[in-house]
Order: sequence, then structure tokens, then C-alpha cells
Amino acid sequence: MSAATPLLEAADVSFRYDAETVLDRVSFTLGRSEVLALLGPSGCGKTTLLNLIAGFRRPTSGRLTFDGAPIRGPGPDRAVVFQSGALFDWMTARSNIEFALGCRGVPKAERRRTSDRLLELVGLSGVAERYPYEMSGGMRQRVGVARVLAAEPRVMLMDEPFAAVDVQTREGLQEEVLRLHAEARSSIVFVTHSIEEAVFLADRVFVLERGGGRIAAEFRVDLPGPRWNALNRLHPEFLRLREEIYLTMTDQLRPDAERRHAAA
Ligand SMILES: Nc1ncnc2c1ncn2[C@@H]1O[C@H](COP(=O)(O)OP(=O)(O)OP(=O)(O)O)[C@@H](O)[C@H]1O
Repeated sequence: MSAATPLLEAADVSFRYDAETVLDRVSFTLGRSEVLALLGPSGCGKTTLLNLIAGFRRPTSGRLTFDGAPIRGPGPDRAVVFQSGALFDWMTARSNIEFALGCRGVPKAERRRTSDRLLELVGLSGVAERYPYEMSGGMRQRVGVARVLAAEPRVMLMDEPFAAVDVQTREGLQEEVLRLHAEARSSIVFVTHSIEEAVFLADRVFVLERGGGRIAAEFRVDLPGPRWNALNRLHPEFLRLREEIYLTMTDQLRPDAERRHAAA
């Protein structure tokens, strides 16, 4: 497929659970190595969209293609990082990572070298032999990220991966994800409830509409590189976008009648 073909393309994608329309004719493209953040009120369909891209579910109608071919199910080119880290509890940090390498057919001798490198990348060399129950939430998330990187996916699908960790750890993990992204160049679709997280991480931010199942607004983020620079959180463009997105979202949260009244 040519480099001009978007990595992912959604064309009029709709999804229904029985009577409920969760996504309604959603269309967008995701570029190669682009980072896209999905924001929106609870229940607006962010996770559903991620599940469709992962191939866990199929659209009710519309077309969802990956590298030009329809998505028909899960695949190693689209790996998911869950909120819980979703590690194998009975495996050490290293074994969790090497398991993903094994799935990709990496020979045993090479697995060790690669897991060493990935553990170092996510700052966990010192706890390689620990089990998940011996690690903090932030450490488990790092192992989850390293395990997904081990799979060398073309796109990383991240569903509120840092929701359960404290603010400092969370900011550190965001910076790490951007450093890793600069190295691996896989695309990322990142679901979050945090406007700051979305703006810090993404090249583009979509705000999904509550109850409507559509993309209500789209924002392009243009911050100076390197993108993992923590000072970007104080950059005037960061603050401007945070405000603009906040105003868009709070307007969405107002009941329809009130919104119509305000517009009149
Ligand atoms: N398995 C299911 N069966 C029926 N309805 C579901 C199912 N999963 C989700 N839904 C409904 O689909 C809608 C969208 O859910 P989804 O989890 O995609 O939203 P979300 O934006 O990710 O929410 P949150 O921010 O709370 O995680 C919700 O109204 C939810 O109740």
C-alpha cells in the first residue's frame, strides 16, 4: 500500500447495541505515525470505536479499513493497552514482554535481548523479575506499554491506560509514551477523559458528542518538539487549546433545551 494511503480509514461507520445507536456515520482517517486522542463524555462511544478498530466488534454499517483492507477481526498490527494493564499475573514483567515477542515468532535468544531493551526503555530494568502483584499501578502500566511495543503493532490502541495512576506518574508515563512513539513511529489512538492528556499527547483531538454518536469537533495540535517536553504543558498554544476544548465540551454537556435557549 502506498505511503499516501491513510493507515486507518473510517467511512460512515455506525454501530448499534440493540436499540441504541452508539456511533452514527463517523468518518475520519488516521495517518501513519499520527497520534489521535478521543475525548468525550462518558458513554459517547470512545471505547466502542476503539473496539471496532481493534476488530473485537464489527460496524453495523459503514467501512473501516486498515492499510487499505477491511478490518475483519483482531490482528497483531493493532495492539490494545487497557486501563488495567491486563498483564498475565502468573508471569514476571520480563515474561509478560517475552510472551508478546514469542507470539511474533522472535527466536528465544533474541527475546532476552529485546526484553532487556524494552524494560530499559520504560525504566523497569530493576524490576524485570517481579510479578504484577509486586509492582505499583504505574509500573504495571509501563509493562503493559512495553508488552504492546514488543508486538511491534502498526497502531497502538490505548483505552484510558493511565486513568488509575496518580498525576505525577501519569505525566511521566505520557512523556514516556511520546519518547517511545518517536522511536517506534507506530500510530496511536488514545482514549481519555483528560483534556490536558489529549492535548499533550496528540496531533489531533476528536471530541465525540454525547448521545449523538458523532465527532462533534476536531482540533489540530501544533506544539513545538520534542513533544515529550514537560514544559509544553505551559505553552500558550497548549493553554489556548485546553480552553477551547473545555468550552466545546462544557457546551456539549448542557442540556439541549438550555443550549437552544442560549443560542436564541
Ligand atoms: N456490551 C454492551 N451492550 C450494550 N450496550 C453497551 C455495551 N457496551 C457499551 N454499551 C453502551 O454503548 C454506549 C457507549 O459505550 P462506550 O463504552 O463506547 O462509551 P465511552 O465513551 O467509552 O464511555 P466511558 O468514557 O464511560 O468509558 C454506552 O451507552 C454504553 O452503555
